[in-house]
Amino acid sequence: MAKIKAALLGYGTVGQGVYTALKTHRQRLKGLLGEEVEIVGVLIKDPHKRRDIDSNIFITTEFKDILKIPGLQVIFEAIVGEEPGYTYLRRAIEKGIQVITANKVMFARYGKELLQKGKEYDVSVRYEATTAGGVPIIRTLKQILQVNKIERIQGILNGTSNFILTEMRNNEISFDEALKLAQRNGYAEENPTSDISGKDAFCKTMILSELAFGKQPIWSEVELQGITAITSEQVKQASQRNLKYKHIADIYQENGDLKASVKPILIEESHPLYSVDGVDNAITVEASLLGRFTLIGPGAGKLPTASAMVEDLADIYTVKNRQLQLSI
Ligand SMILES: NC(=O)C1=CN([C@@H]2O[C@H](COP(=O)(O)OP(=O)(O)OC[C@H]3O[C@@H](n4cnc5c(N)ncnc54)[C@H](OP(=O)(O)O)[C@@H]3O)[C@@H](O)[C@H]2O)C=CC1
Ligand SMILES: N[C@@H](CC=O)C(=O)O
Repeated sequence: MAKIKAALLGYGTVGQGVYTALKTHRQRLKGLLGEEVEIVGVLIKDPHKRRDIDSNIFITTEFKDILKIPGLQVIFEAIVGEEPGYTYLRRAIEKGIQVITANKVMFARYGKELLQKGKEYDVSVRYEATTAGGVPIIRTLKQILQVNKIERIQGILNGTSNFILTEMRNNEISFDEALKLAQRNGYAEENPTSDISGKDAFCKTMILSELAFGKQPIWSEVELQGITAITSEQVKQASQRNLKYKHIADIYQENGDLKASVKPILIEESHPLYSVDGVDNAITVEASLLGRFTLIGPGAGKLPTASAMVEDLADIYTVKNRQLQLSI
């Protein structure tokens, strides 16, 4: 029986999540797609780390060897930073390989180019996992965008920051302790500075902006602040007044210009994001016909992120299968 051959770029929290999800949901995927999905190669950086990967799977530190795998159809990218992720995915698209990425740092900068390249080569480029972990905000916006005009997006887009602020408030632990817990749970980035400085949420904000408004604000003009200046004492005092610190991204149009900020805000109980705690992310969208709605769910972690990537895979192949049936 034919199989969909896939490779993983990266075998950290997310890569392992995709590997696990494809194994545990093998039968469901086979039923849905009519073919089994088989991981045939894994790209990593450190060849000396011990890995729990089936012995028949090809493991390499060389991307060119991944591209040489005969019949490779899909790449799941879960490595870190703008490069080499961008170059790898560009080359994959040029070879006609479908790409699914979780790498928001790379996609905020190069998403537009990759989507364009995907069109040129008739290849799908999917990026649900780049923004808000498992929360299906990208596909939701794509659907709504067909007729509605998006007017504003506000969201909690970093699971690590929300987890830290929640732990500091509910369990009265220190910032550093809460960060360690977030790292242990696989929520934080390899370098957690990008989580707590707001850079991670900034990248996700730019990805949403490109999708919802067709453009990004000038990066240097976005007000950007992380959560590092918030002390335990401030969290405690806010809590006594029934207020909460939340790290919130905001994008909206003003007089034809796109405005955005990514910063901590003190909010009261009536705010739609007040009850979003722990690693959860939430995105409130204001749309011209629909009005306001909010999506909430796990914003980081192994399986929620893998869920987004595997759903992207299912989407690519169910659409392909439908096109095939129509052409017969
Ligand atoms: N963790 C999460 O909850 C989420 C993460 N993401 C994004 O997914 C991506 C992966 O995150 P995560 O799994 O947490 O990160 P990890 O640090 O846990 O894993 C990164 C993996 O990428 C590999 N890697 C890094 N650089 C290279 C390179 N240049 N060449 C080959 N392999 C490389 C590492 O190899 P080695 O094992 O050899 O070190 C490792 O296997 C990131 O872009 C992140 O922003 C998106 C949504 C959620
Ligand atoms: N480090 C990120 C992971 C998901 O994108 C976060 O904490 O939100």
